[in-house]
Amino acid sequence: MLHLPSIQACSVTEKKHKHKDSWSKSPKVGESNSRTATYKKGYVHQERKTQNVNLEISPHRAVSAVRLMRIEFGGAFADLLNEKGKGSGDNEMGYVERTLGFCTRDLDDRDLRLVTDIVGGTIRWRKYLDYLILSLIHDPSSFSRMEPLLLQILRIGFYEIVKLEVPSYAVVDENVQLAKVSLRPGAGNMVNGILRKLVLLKETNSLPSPQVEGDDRAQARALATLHSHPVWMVRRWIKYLGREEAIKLMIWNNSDPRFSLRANRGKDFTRSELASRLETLKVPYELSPHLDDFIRISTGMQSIIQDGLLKEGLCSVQDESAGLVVSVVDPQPGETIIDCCAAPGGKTLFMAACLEGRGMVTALDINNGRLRILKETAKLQQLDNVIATVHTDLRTFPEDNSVTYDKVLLDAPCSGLGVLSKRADLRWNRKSEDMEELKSLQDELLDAASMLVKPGGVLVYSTCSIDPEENEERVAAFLLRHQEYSIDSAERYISPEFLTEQGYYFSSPVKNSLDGAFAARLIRCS
Ligand SMILES: C[S@@+](CC[C@H](N)C(=O)[O-])C[C@H]1O[C@@H](n2cnc3c(N)ncnc32)[C@H](O)[C@@H]1O
Repeated sequence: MLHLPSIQACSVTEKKHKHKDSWSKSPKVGESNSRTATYKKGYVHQERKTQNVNLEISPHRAVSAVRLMRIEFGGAFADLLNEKGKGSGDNEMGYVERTLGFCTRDLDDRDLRLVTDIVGGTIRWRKYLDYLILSLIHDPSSFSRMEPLLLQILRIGFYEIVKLEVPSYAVVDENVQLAKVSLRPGAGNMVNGILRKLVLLKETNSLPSPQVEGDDRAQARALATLHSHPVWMVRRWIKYLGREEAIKLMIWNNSDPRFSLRANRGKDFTRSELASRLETLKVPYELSPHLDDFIRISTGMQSIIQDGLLKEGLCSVQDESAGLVVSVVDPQPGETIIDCCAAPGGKTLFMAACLEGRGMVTALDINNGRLRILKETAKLQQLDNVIATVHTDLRTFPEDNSVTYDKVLLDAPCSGLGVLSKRADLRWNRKSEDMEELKSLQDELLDAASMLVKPGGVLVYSTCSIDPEENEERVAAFLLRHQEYSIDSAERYISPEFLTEQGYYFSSPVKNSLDGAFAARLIRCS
């Protein structure tokens, strides 16, 4: 083990007092503490000068703990640190230093991969991990009062032991150290006791497990804990998919996300050129069987980023399920297309690349920041000659605009219930009450988008949701309100495995091993 330089040991002692003040009080999210703020300002300043790098604690665990705090508390994390000031924590290492009281060495590729695995997994498994922690602590009532940082350290340790199967001695040792140094020795002792208990239960195959029994509600609650999802989602999926499919869906959501890349035709970069670059980088890949420009990868994203493929605009990260929505639109050279909820631009850019320099995609969005990203990417990918942007609210846009388009894509704001494997925290942020609000927004947006279609033109309504209330039900309600529209089956544009009985496109995570997505192709008759 490496020895701490004396200057660091000194800083650590100093920090112990600081964290007694800040974290051990379990400040509530949003609560501020001016005493901590004053102290921290001086402390951070002093630390920066002394380069307080702690070499004893694995950097990936320290960074993971802080990233988990940021994700769980969102903007309120800055409040916890009392950092409302400009630029206070825009650099992750700055956050690490302010939260833990020490710096880590720079992360290498392996560390970055471990941070991604630990953070993603710990968030996904949060409900299950908390169930285990709660079952193992002496006084269960202390769980709700537990210091936020201590809880994150325990969750990391539990996740590593139960799901990652990292050798237990390393997990116990390192997380105990992290708790000791970033909080106080007593916190380290607590982590030691509880992690050792967990290791023993794991080794004897006697981990506590919620029993799936009782009435429907009780069973949904147990399944929600076992597969770490909110109860309302489990109940909804059991209702729409049945219990077995709901379980398969949760297993998919908890699995490592798979990614695909789209070679950018806008820069004359072909899929085979992309494949050669991946071979050079030794990144394993598979050609998409559904889309000519797409390649699947399961690892190697870090190498791809470092190689500059994304920065040079030669390819984009895009799920095939999103690419298939563009197939349903079927953009052709010379057409005018409006993408009504366009930012950050995944589908706009793919549609623009299909135009081969002739025609125009108008990218409209209410969010100017996201629209700016779209514009920059369009330039990078050399597609800005066929993309125009409009910053406005779609709901009022048709009032002042008489232009109509050959094709209109409405990729509506939705629950995102089809992309939970990639968006690890979304399941905890989404509430059942959101569904009603989203449905009425989707109806309003569909009405507005429908006014932008030329007679004989095409309207495509899409979501990244698997929920029938956001998909088929919205289209059915729209068709009742708009007799001038009828369904144009997507069968000519996608393979039969994605075609629903009603002629819509639907990708199912369980059936197709892609993100969940939906699209309906509608024709304006008059
Ligand atoms: C699902 S995202 C679109 C993703 C995008 N199509 C892509 O492939 O990258 C939904 C978008 O709708 C936008 N949005 C929400 N309400 C809107 C409104 N009233 N008018 C215009 N855009 C809106 C959001 O800002 C968000 O960028």
